[in-house]
Amino acid sequence: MVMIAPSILSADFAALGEGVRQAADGGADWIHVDVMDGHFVPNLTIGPPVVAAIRKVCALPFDVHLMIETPDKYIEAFAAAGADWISVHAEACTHLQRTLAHIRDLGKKAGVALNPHTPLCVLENILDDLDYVLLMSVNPGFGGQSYIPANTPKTARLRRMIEQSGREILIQVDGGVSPATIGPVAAAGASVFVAGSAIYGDKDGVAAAIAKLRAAATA
Ligand SMILES: O=C(CO)[C@@H](O)[C@H](O)COP(=O)(O)O
Repeated sequence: MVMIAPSILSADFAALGEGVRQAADGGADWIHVDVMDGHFVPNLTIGPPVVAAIRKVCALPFDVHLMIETPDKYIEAFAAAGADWISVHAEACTHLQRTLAHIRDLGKKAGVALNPHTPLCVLENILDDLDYVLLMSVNPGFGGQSYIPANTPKTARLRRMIEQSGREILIQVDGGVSPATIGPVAAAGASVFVAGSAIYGDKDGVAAAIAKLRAAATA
C-alpha cells in the first residue's frame, strides 16, 4: 500500500484552496498540514482557522503534523477545525501517552513524529496508543531539504518493531521525499509519503507528480 500525502507547505499560500483541490483532483490520499510555532521549529505556518477554511474545499483525510511546543493546548482546536490524523512530536511531549489518548478520545487517529536523531525506543511503551508513526527524514521546519539517508534503515527497524508487536501502525515518512528517494524507503516498510516540493514544484503539475511518486514507490 502506498499513500501520498502532499504537504501544502510547498503550495502557493495565496491560493491555498486551489492547491488543496489540485492535490485531491490529482490523486492524493491525504492532505498533509504542517503546523509550526516558531519555537519547536524555526518557522511559523498554519493555525486552526486555516485548517477549517481548507476543510470546506476538500473531503480527503487531513493529516495535521504539530511541530509545536505544548501541543496539548491546541489538539482540540485542530480536531474541531477538521483534522483527521494528528501527530505530535515525542520531543515536545512530557506525557506522550496521555497526549495520544487525548487525540483518540476526540475520535481522531493518533501519531507520534520523531526527529531524525530521536531513537525508536521512545515508542516501545506506547505502541498500543498509536495509529501511525511519522519519521522525519529531514530536520523539521522547512520544505525543500535533502532526504537524510539514515532514515531508511530506521524505517526498516521500525517496521520490524511493529511487526513483532502484531499491531497495525502505519509508517509515514516526511522530508526530501521524491521519485529519486521514495523507492528504498517504501521497500523498507513505509506506506504514507509526505512530499511538498516534489509535488508542488514539479513542472508537469501536481497530478503528474503524484503519479511519478506512486510509480517510483512501487518500481
Ligand atoms: O514537515 C515538513 C518540514 O518540516 C515537511 O512536511 C515538508 O513540507 C516536506 O517538504 P519537502 O521536503 O517534501 O519539500
